[in-house]
Amino acid sequence: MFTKLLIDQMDRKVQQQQQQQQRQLQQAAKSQFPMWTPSSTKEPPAGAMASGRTYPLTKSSTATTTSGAKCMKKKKFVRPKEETKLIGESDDLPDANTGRMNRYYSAKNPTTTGQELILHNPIKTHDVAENMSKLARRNALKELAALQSQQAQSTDKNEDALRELQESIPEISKIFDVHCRIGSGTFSSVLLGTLQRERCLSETSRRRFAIKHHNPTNHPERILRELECMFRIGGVDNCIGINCVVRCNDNVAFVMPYMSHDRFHDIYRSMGVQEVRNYMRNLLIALRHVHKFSVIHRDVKPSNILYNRRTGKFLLCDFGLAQKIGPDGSIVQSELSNAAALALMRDMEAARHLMLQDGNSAQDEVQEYLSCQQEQRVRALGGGVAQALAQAPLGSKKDVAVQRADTQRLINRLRFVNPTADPNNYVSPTNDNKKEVHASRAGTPGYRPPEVLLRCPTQTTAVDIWAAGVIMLTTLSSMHPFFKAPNDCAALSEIINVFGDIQVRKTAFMMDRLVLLTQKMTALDLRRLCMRFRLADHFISMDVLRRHCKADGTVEACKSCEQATFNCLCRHTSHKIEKYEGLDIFPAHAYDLLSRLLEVNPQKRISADEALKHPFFSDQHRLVSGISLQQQHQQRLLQQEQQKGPAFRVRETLPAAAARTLKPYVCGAPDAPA
Ligand SMILES: Nc1ncnc2c1ncn2[C@@H]1O[C@H](COP(=O)(O)OP(=O)(O)OP(=O)(O)O)[C@@H](O)[C@H]1O
Repeated sequence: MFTKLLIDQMDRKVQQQQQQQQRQLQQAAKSQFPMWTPSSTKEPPAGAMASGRTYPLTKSSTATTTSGAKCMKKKKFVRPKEETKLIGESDDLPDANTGRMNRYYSAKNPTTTGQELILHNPIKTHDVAENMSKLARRNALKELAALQSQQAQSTDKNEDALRELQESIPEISKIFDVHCRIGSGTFSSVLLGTLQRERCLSETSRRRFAIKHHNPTNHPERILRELECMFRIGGVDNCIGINCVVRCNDNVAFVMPYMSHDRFHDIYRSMGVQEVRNYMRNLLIALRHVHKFSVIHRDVKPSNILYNRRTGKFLLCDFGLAQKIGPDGSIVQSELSNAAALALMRDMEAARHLMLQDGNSAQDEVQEYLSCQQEQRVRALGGGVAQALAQAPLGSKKDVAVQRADTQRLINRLRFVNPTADPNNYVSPTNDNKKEVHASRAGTPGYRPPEVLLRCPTQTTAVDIWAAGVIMLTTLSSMHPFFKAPNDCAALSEIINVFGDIQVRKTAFMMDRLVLLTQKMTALDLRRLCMRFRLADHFISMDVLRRHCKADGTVEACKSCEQATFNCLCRHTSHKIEKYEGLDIFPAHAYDLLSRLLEVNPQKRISADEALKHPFFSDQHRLVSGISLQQQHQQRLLQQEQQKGPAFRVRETLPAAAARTLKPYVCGAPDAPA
């Protein structure tokens, strides 16, 4: 069905292209060889109607003026050096009266030069159009073939995953109808299943489950830890729970409630203030819950967050890298003891009667699923592109090129890594006498915090908070992924490029680490950085550029951030910067929270519980349209003054948290809005 739609669409496209090309070619031909019509003021050129005469062409062979096809077969035509003259008639241009196609040839006057018929712009529209349509058709077929092979590949993977699950855990196919693969990661494949005993129910009434089939290479300890987290922590406060576990020899499958969700990749650009607020609130609720158990999730990233923007449902999943923190704040490395494992199994057995009872309300889910499928189909048929084009601001090609180059310069600055840096040896302990302790690196590149990149052995739940900050940074800047370094050294460089070298050096020093840096980096202003990416077209619009350029047309650039001085992104800038008042949809509080989540020093980083009390989440700080941000900010400051400032509760009493010395955050003193 989808393929047919695609072919139909391609055929239509090809037809449209053909018609357009035909029109363009006719117009071009007309403009060069205006048609003579009885009403035309121009007389038909002398000899234009002289048909049937034969002239030798350059490079041999003969052509008659009436035989356009023959003429077009010539490979090379020589442009006339002398004035050209219309001498022929052909069937390529439509006659105004008859509608027949005519063609006028331009050639050296055969009477003067004698021998040559030289075609000037030999346009034979139907041949060219035919060629173009062939080309378009060929391209369309290529596209289709690529799509089909992609589909075939994914079908292969789908079938492989289904077969593997059925072969390795045959019990699964006795309990579930397994439909398709819905996701896969480094450690598992996730498949969609429904209960066989619910076959009698209508499709919409059947409950759906996500069956996570662990790769047999996955360490049993890891699987057991994940199971423990899902069983003991999951099921409440936006954390995914577990319905049952099926094991057969080395193979383990977790059965969880299925939740249809939006791909972060598809939505992060269009998330407004309220949606970002809800998303972050839900994420922090999940993290607060996980952290209460002295557990670090360690893999907080958008693909491990199931979020449905239509229903607002939110689930944090994948506890595969979760780690427990011991009473002294160190990470518990030891394997789950036999007693603990047995206790877990006993508890799970005791809760057996509860399993498979909940699950999701299938009715809602199926509706969502269907509408989701529909949206995806529209997207596949170019709906997304059309929408993107419709949203794209208009500008000349040159403007767009300048803007792109400027943005690319900024991205290059963010991604900058000193070429002399040794990726395996970029940080060293300040005290060589101390015995080196193992530091966990578990996590996804781009979401690892400075303490992990600095190889600090004492890591806390603050690791997850940093990752949440990176997600918020992505939504506020509309840039995904924001950090995308290939290794830890480059990842630390990216952090230094945004937060400055001093912050990172201080934190490293506090952790008895020395970062080897050869270059200073100034910290950037998070708000202006996010705005610069999100509102790139505005920041470097030609209007603004013209206003600030010098007499010779050049624009001065800031030496630190390498941006035009009026767009300087440095946190402490001495340049006169362009104000972008009222442009930003996000309130100053959003950036204040962002800076606290992305605090380089883990000891000063905000906790999930504290973050949830941040003013960004209180409704009184909603944006009021029609009033400038600065005015709103001043009004809020006034209100806070009157209320004598909000009372902050003490941080949650986690063992690891006890060691932290947090500076209390005061919401009333964020940077003034740009
Ligand atoms: N309950 C669920 N409902 C719907 N989809 C799910 C569910 N659980 C997982 N998925 C999908 O499967 C994907 C992979 O799941 P998960 O992250 O648990 O596997 P993983 O092997 O640990 O992946 P990774 O290596 O990327 O961390 C998710 O990104 C999600 O799209």
